Amino acid sequence: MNSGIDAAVHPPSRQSVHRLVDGHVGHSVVPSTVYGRHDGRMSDDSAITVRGLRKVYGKLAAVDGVDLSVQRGEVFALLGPNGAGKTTTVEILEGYRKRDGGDVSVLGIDPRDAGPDWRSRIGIVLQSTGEFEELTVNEVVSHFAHYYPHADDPAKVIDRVGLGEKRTAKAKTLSGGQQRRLDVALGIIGRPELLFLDEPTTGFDPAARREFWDLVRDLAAAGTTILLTTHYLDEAEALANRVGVIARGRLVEVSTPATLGGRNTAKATVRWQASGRPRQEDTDTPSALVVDLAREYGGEVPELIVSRPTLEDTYLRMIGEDA
Ligand SMILES: Nc1ncnc2c1ncn2[C@@H]1O[C@H](COP(=O)(O)OP(=O)(O)OP(=O)(O)O)[C@@H](O)[C@H]1O
Repeated sequence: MNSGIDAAVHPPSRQSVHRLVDGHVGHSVVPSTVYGRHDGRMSDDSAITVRGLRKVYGKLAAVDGVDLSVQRGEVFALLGPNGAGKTTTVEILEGYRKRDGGDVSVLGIDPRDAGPDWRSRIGIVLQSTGEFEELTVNEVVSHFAHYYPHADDPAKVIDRVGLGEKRTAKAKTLSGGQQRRLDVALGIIGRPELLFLDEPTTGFDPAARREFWDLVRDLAAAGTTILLTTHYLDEAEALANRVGVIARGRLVEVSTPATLGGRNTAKATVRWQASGRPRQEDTDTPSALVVDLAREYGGEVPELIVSRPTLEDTYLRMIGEDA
């Protein structure tokens, strides 16, 4: 932990939100008085624009020509297997990694040239922090509030992430899921216009995940643009307006969760029981098949299920094809 809690005021860094590496954030830089809204400096509706992004490590092209556009107010989920290039891409967008090629604009500014003003307009929730052990939840969140020119009320943010009963508990006593909530609180205390969420619900119990999803929906409804990486396909489906699948450093497809990989036009599978045995048929006309079956059975079809490929089915097929 950085012992200097009263050290100069800075926005958090990517590698450790507690390592104070960036410049001082003044209190007159961003006139964003509306929660989650921008200050009008952008000339278009794009929060993130990426063209031909490349990042090379030795012989490995970790990011190999990615084009991407995220609209203001959109929740965009970046999906992909381990090592696909998601974190590399996101860290370049956050201004914490250098690129080897391509053009990047985030909130109208190239992150390579961005300073503390720009940094105070974005929020980052890292995969894990786990520092500030001796401080209470309230102390940690209040401390971070000082980093930002238009910070939210710490007490309100603590309630929003569901840590109201833990506000006087030391960070070191929090459970894994509660620690994650604290990370989220630190990501949103600055009222970011653009929020980066890196696998935000890892370690959450099912109820906590649903609560977190509600929080993300609230933030999005208030106008916050959100770029999410997740390995949970149900999370992407629940939250994202659009998803982008990245594999081997390339963007394989960008679409809505409902239409990814032609999911919406895929055949339906009808399953039922016939003479105690499972039957199934793939069809383009499931309604007609169900009507026929209902006629055949003179009413209810035993154990009838009609399903389409899930987002996970579609994603795994796409990733499999890529491999
Ligand atoms: N600093 C680095 N030096 C060398 N190679 C790196 C470095 N950082 C990432 N890589 C490589 O670049 C590729 C992309 O990594 P990245 O962390 O972006 O993947 P990811 O999609 O975020 O994966 P995960 O889902 O596991 O977090 C991987 O093959 C990784 O090993």
